[in-house]
Amino acid sequence: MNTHIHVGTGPGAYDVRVGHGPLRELAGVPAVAAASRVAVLHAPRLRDTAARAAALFAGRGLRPTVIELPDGEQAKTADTAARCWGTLGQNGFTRTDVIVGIGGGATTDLAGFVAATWLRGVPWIAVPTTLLGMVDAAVGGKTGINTGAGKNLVGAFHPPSAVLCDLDALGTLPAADYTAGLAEVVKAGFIRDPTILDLIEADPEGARSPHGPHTRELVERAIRVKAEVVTQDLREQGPREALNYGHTLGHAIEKCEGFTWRHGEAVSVGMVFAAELARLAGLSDDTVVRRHRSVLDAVGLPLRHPGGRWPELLDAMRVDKKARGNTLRFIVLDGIGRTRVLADPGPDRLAAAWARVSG
Ligand SMILES: NC(=O)c1ccc[n+]([C@@H]2O[C@H](COP(=O)([O-])OP(=O)(O)OC[C@H]3O[C@@H](n4cnc5c(N)ncnc54)[C@H](O)[C@@H]3O)[C@@H](O)[C@H]2O)c1
Ligand SMILES: O=C(O)C(=O)C[C@@H](O)[C@H](O)[C@H](O)COP(=O)(O)O
Ligand SMILES: [Zn+2]
Repeated sequence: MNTHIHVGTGPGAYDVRVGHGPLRELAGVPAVAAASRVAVLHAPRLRDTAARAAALFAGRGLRPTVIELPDGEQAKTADTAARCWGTLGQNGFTRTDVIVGIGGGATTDLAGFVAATWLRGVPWIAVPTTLLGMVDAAVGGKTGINTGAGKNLVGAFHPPSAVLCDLDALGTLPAADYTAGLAEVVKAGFIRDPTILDLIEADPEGARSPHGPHTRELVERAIRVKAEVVTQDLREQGPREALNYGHTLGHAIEKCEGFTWRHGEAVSVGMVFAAELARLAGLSDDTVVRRHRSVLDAVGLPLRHPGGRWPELLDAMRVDKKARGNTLRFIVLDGIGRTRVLADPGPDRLAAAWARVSG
């Protein structure tokens, strides 16, 4: 049985379907009914799944175009988007035609961005195949690409028409990518749903496996957190900023390390940094910091950066989307399960928090 988790309200609302085999429902997504053409954008390792999706559409009388993207973060570039626009143009894609993104978060971010920009917006369907994609990236309509200046600096809010999460896909995911996805699951636990933390702490080994006893519950709980937040605040006017917990430093690490760190790994260090910052600002205590370190460490996520790049990282943090003018703004915890904004913590506190997570 697939679980349906509802996101949004009104005409733009959609379902996230979680279970075993929801890909079979692809051709039944309402947006497909009006389409004549469908473009299937996929990560290289998802070639077979993309071929199956294309066959499914062809069987319904649609004309499929399959576009293989570069792997992972390399897909999130203006060049890749331009290549996709070229193919859509050659194939006469109109506003009722549909784009499907199959792969991890990088793939669905790019596919969603192409859908947001082609003809100023066409429907798209996300088929996330990583843990991180299912619990976070494919849900909520943030789409985008990186630029030389940093992570996700060009993009659009463009919610999908449906999100299909086939838990069976997680079986082929490399362990390190599965673990990286757990960072966003843990994030959901700290910002809104502490039961997630309890489940992971009770059985960290189980949490590290796609076949663990609580895998499905963890996935669904994290999706529900995301769904509730983005339903409340799609365009990040306030509450949605909570989902950026750990990302201010996390994105800076990704940029400064030339995207050699996995997103989840960088966010893991970013969450410990945010917890240290909150403690130094008197908003939180040692127990909360210790809980960050213990739960992230228990699942094999990094707690530190090797160090030595602080000025560069600080500069990268200044283009964070939560910054306002010269003011850096961080999401910190206001107790477990609640968040608040810490604006302008000051250079000394920032350096002190960095010292606690580097070297
Ligand atoms: N839009 C959002 O709201 C949002 C939220 C969180 C993260 N993100 C973005 O998501 C990206 C990270 O996503 P990710 O962790 O999924 O990384 P990813 O997309 O780079 O995928 C990780 C690796 O797993 C491979 N892969 C994917 N599915 C597989 C499968 N089933 N079997 C085997 N290999 C598979 C990919 O090809 C890639 O090599 C970052 O760019 C991040 O910025 C976006
Ligand atoms: O959906 C959101 O909002 C998030 O912040 C979720 C994050 O996990 C995600 O990495 C997002 O892409 C970051 O957004 P950005 O606006 O900081 O680029
Ligand atoms: Zn993230």
